[in-house]
Amino acid sequence: MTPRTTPALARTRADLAAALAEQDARAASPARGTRPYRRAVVMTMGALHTGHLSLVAHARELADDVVVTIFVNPLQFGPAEDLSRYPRDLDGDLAMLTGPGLLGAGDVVFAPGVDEVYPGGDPTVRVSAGPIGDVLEGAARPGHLDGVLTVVLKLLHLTRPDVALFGEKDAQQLAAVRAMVRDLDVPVEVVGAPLVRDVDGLALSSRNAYLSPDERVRALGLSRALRSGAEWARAGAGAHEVRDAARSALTAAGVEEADVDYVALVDPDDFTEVADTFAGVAVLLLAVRVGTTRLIDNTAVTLGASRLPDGVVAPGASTQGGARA
Ligand SMILES: Nc1ncnc2c1ncn2[C@@H]1O[C@H](COP(=O)(O)OP(=O)(O)OP(=O)(O)O)[C@@H](O)[C@H]1O
Ligand SMILES: CC(C)(CO)[C@@H](O)C(=O)[O-]
Ligand code: BAL
Repeated sequence: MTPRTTPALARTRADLAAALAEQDARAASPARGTRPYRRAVVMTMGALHTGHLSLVAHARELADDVVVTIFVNPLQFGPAEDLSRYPRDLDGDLAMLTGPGLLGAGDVVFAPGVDEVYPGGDPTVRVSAGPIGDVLEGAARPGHLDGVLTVVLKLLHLTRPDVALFGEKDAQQLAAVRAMVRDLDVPVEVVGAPLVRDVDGLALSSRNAYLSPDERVRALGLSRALRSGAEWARAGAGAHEVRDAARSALTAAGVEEADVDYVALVDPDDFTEVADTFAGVAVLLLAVRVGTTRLIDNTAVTLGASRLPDGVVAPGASTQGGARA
C-alpha cells in the first residue's frame, strides 16, 4: 500500500478510533526513543480561515500529531440563530489544512455528522458553564456556553489530546474551557492562541462571509472601538471612560445603539465587570450586529498603570495583541 501523504479524514467515531490507534502505535514505537509524545487538538466549526490555520500551525509546533475537528455543533446555537446558514465547505477546509507547516500524513481531520456526535439525539446530561455562562455571550445567547462546553468535553474524550488550542478571539469561551478543565480535572493542557486580524483590523471570523461590502466597512467599527478604548486606558482613563470611548467609536462608525449587544470591560479570569478603580489587565469585549451578522471582538487593555507600584508590570499584559485598524 502507498503511504498516505495527507491527513486521515475521519467521518465516524470508528474512523477516528482507527486513526488514533495508528498514532498510538507510532507513539509507542521503539524507533521514537523516550521523548514524550504529544497529541494536540484544534476544534473548529469549519469554513476555515487564516485565524484557524494559525491555531493549527501552533499545534504543529507543540505536538507530534495534530487532530483538527470540524463540527457545527447544534447545541450551542439558539433557535433563532444561524445554524442552518452557517458556512460549510469540507473540501475547501481539507485543502487549506494541508498547506506547509500544517497537517500531513499521520495527522487527522475529524469531521463527524450530528448523529455521530449525538447518537442518542440531544444529550440529556450536559456541562454547565456556571456563572461565566450567564454573562455577555451567555446572556446574549442563553445556553450557548453550556452547549460549547458539552461538545468540547465530548471531543476531548473522543480525540484524547495532551494539549487543546483555542483562540483568544472567543475570549469568554477560552476562559470557560479553562474553568471546566480546572474544575472537572480534565487531563489536558489548554493553550490560548492570539487573535488574527485582516490587514484592515477586522477580526477574522467565518461569519465575515455573511457581510456585504458596505457592512464590512461598518464592521471595522469593532476594531476601531477596541483601539479607542485601549488608547483611553493608556492615557489613564478609568473603566467607565474606556467603555464610553469604545461605544462612541462604534457610533462614529455608523453602528446603531440598538445593534450593540454589549461593550464590556472585564476581569480575564471570571468575566465580571471591573470597577472604575481597577488597576491591571482587563479584557475589553464587544458584540455587535452588523446587518444580520453578529460579530464579536476583544482586546486586552491595561488600566490604571499609573496606580500600579513603580516597576510592576500588570500580569498578563502581553497575552493579547492590541486591536489594530
Ligand atoms: N481570528 C481568529 N484568530 C484566532 N483564533 C480564531 C480566530 N477566529 C476563530 N478562532 C478560533 O478558532 C477556533 C474555532 O472557531 P470557529 O470555528 O468558531 O471560528 P470563527 O471564525 O470564530 O467562527 P464564527 O464566525 O462562528 O465565530 C476557536 O478556538 C476560535 O477562537
Ligand atoms: C469550540 C467549538 C469548536 C465548539 O463547537 C466552537 O465553539 C468554536 O469553533 O469556537
Ligand atoms: N466561535 C464560537 C462559535 C459560535 O459562535 O457558536
